[in-house]
Amino acid sequence: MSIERIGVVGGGAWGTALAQVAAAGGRETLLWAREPAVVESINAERLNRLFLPAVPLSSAVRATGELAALADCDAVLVVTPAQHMRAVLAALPDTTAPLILCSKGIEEASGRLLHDVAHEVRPQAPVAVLSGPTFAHEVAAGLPTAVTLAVADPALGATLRDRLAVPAFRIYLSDDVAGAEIGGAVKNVLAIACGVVEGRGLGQNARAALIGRGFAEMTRFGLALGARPETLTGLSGLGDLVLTCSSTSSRNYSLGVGLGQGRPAAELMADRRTVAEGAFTAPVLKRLAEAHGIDMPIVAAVEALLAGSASVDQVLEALLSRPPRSEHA
Ligand SMILES: NC(=O)C1=CN([C@@H]2O[C@H](COP(=O)(O)OP(=O)(O)OC[C@H]3O[C@@H](n4cnc5c(N)ncnc54)[C@H](OP(=O)(O)O)[C@@H]3O)[C@@H](O)[C@H]2O)C=CC1
Ligand SMILES: O=C(CO)COP(=O)(O)O
Repeated sequence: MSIERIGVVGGGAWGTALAQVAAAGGRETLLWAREPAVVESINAERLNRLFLPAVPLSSAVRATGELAALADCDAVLVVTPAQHMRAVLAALPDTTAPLILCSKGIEEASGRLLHDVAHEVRPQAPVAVLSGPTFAHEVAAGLPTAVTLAVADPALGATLRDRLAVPAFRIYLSDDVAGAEIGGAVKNVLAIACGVVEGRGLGQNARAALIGRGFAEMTRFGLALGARPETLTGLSGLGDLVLTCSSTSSRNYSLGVGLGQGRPAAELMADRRTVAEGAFTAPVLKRLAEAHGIDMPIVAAVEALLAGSASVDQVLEALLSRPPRSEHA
């Protein structure tokens, strides 16, 4: 299979950074963005002024507002917010090109992982998941980064890796598609919790405790849904959890900082044009955990804060008054 033309669906920070990576690897890269202003600024100024203004883009990245223009692409990176993925996949031109899902979340209405959504909407297309610790602005600037590319067919995985990897963007292959997706979705919710710790001034011990106990929640949930343990301890799980739970470069962590400072979730969400996926993942993750009988108290606390049904002090009190238990139960 020859991959020369790469399509990118989604002109946010991450879609733009990935387009830059694909172009750096010598591929002709066509990026679809919904907003005409994004298309215009990329084509006219080689900048995505709305979502990634600091990084000059390669001349091999072209932008379009027409999804039909992606019909000839040999592979398509799908990078829209999780809740819009179904609609965007349905609107893609008829193609059997592999779809590489790069978004992090769970579809709220159906409770389905994104690769399940993609299989349902585009049954003819092979589906891969790209995930890991990857702040878009660092990737776009060419700083060293490592990711997991999960796909059931190892030959396709190797082809995609060889076409997308550049020395500073290192791709590790896996066939654990669900595992790679679960880590990325769950860590966003946990990053909100860690931001709350920062915003409320609860200290670095508390943040480390949340990362450790949050990882226990991610592991319980992942294993119940068929993820492999080594995926959860890898780049797309623990690796991304550590990154996102320790930096205000994370939108999810920053949202948590605001919540920890006592600002209402609705106000914080209205203030931002960039996506904090954990806010959409938390309610569906809590619902799925309850449906599977999985204990996820930190996820439940984040959901309550976002819904406005509990204050920071109330969720803190609830977490700290849980009965003692074995660390590994
Ligand atoms: N930013 C990062 O560092 C990383 C992000 N991700 C994941 O990538 C995904 C995209 O995030 P990111 O690129 O940061 O997003 P941004 O917050 O930078 O941008 C928002 C994106 O959402 C798109 N959008 C908004 N509404 C719609 C809609 N109705 N239909 C289709 N697209 C819509 C915008 O398109 P338009 O420009 O056309 O308005 C834009 O591409 C998320 O799931 C995120 O978790 C993963 C790894 C790293
Ligand atoms: O997924 C990311 C880093 O891997 C980006 O995190 P945020 O969406 O919280 O900014």
